[in-house]
Amino acid sequence: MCEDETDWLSLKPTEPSPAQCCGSGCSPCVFDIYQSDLERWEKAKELGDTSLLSRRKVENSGSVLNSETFTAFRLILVERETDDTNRYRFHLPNGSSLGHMLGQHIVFRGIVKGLEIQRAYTPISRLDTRGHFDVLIKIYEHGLMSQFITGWKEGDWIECRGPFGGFSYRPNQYGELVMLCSGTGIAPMLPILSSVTDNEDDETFITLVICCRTYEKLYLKSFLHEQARFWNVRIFYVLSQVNTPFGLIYLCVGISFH
Ligand SMILES: Cc1cc2nc3c(=O)[nH]c(=O)nc-3n(C[C@H](O)[C@H](O)[C@H](O)COP(=O)(O)OP(=O)(O)OC[C@H]3O[C@@H](n4cnc5c(N)ncnc54)[C@H](O)[C@@H]3O)c2cc1C
Repeated sequence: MCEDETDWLSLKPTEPSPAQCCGSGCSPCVFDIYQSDLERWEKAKELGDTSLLSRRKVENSGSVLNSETFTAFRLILVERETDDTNRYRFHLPNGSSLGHMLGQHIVFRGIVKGLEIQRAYTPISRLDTRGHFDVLIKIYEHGLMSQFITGWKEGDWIECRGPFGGFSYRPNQYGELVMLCSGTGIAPMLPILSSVTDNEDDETFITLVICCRTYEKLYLKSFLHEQARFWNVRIFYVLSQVNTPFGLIYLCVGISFH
């Protein structure tokens, strides 16, 4: 029960700072959520009924992914992928799956020096993976969220919301998919690739071109080598810092030939 104006002001939603927006066009965005929270607060204040505010106070813990509220997921594994990139595995309760679609991303929330930050990341595990989901994250030396992620350790509870993004794909919708990526930009490609190769009725031809500085810096090579054994998959590595007699740019022509 709010006695006076000061009580109501203490419950008023705080407008997000620009750092809280990950800038990837999420729907709803943090600013949309703020706007609807503000409208709910104004209505509750007008009617003098604080129970109308209760929904925004709910914060799930370890249950289902939600695009409006943050859910905490337990980090169960951190695996080094390259010198600056790790693969993080989060537990999903009761053998559930994350419930995202191909190409969709989620948004993690972190606090650095008192500042709340939100950034987008793309799950790389197959859509039907149960009991956990994985993300591949590159740590930037001066990156804000990177400083928060550097401190993650197994057993921590990390908050995220989502899924976001509207890429749509149906088996055999296209004759061929050509996917171009660099660095962690490979993340959304991986579930798409698996969804085609896991489905023997999907005869889509896939050409995946991965740009990277060196062979050592390429991510998930053993998974990619496995995928390249499928008749309908070609993978090309374009390496920009490999010395060859022809100069620094070297096109490593795939893992498989068709
Ligand atoms: C839809 C979507 C999906 C994504 N999926 C993934 C994913 O799966 N995996 C992944 O790793 N990333 C992904 N990203 C990128 C991710 O959201 C972040 O942008 C990334 O992690 C960097 O965030 P940050 O806060 O650490 O860096 P920021 O603070 O945003 O900084 C970005 C860059 O600026 C540099 N920088 C920052 N401050 C300084 C400074 N003071 N001086 C010099 N340089 C500086 C940083 O080193 C870095 O290079 C995705 C982005 C989008 C939009």
